[in-house]
Amino acid sequence: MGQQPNLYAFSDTTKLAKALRTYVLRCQSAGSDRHGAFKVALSGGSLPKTLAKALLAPGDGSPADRVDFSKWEIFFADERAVPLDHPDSNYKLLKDELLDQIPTALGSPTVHTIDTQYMDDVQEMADQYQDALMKSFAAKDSVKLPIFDLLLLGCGPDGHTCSLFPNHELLRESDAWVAAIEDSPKPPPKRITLTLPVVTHAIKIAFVATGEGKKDILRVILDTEEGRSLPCGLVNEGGAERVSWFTDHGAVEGVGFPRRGSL
Ligand SMILES: O=C(O)[C@H](O)[C@@H](O)[C@H](O)[C@H](O)COP(=O)(O)O
Repeated sequence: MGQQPNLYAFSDTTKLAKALRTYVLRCQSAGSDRHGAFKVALSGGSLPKTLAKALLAPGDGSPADRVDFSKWEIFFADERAVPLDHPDSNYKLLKDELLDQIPTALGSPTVHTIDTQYMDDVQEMADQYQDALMKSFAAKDSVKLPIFDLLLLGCGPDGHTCSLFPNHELLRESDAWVAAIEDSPKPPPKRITLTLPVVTHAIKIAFVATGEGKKDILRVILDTEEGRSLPCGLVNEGGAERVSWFTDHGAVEGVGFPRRGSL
């Protein structure tokens, strides 16, 4: 048996969002202490909505509960090769759900979008995005891989995460930080994604998966040997120190994997 992640299951998304807030703000504080910034990468899908619910809720006023977006440097764990105002854009999704709703008092984050002038050349787009990561990380982490303070990821019905799909050759990419994919089984087909080594090097990784639609794949990922080789399963090898799943009761119905009571 390899490493096992933490599994949290909440009765509703409000409780999940509250716990996610606590978790993210602990990571914000650790990142600030570590290098004066909070470097985070986010997926698309349902995640931005849940994140907005977590972060835009009124806090309890304590210093530990203070969202300070001025410290945030946001990258996309994966992004679709579409204009930034296109309905398929993960940036647009994040902008609509979160960025445009941030009250001035919480500061404003730095957001790294894809360079849309390379729309017709996804490999070039991936290379440009990797350059942006290198600029951001190289000064402080002279290592072979960027070390994000936090990755906030979704989980697809086939066990994909970011735009890393089961049995896809991209799972074997070991050099690039950011890769291009032109045959994504989930539309749209052209995307860029963080590669598996970058994902697994993050200090903390949180999956957010809610609703009954996730229960079949969560059972496979968490309860079966087969699930360990799916993209989400490969990330889970980071173990409890690194990887946590934020789910609701619908998503873990029938899942035997042990749940943790509190953060
Ligand atoms: O751009 C994308 O397609 C996403 O980044 C993708 O990896 C997503 O996170 C999962 O498909 C889960 O999506 P849901 O949360 O909507 O189920």
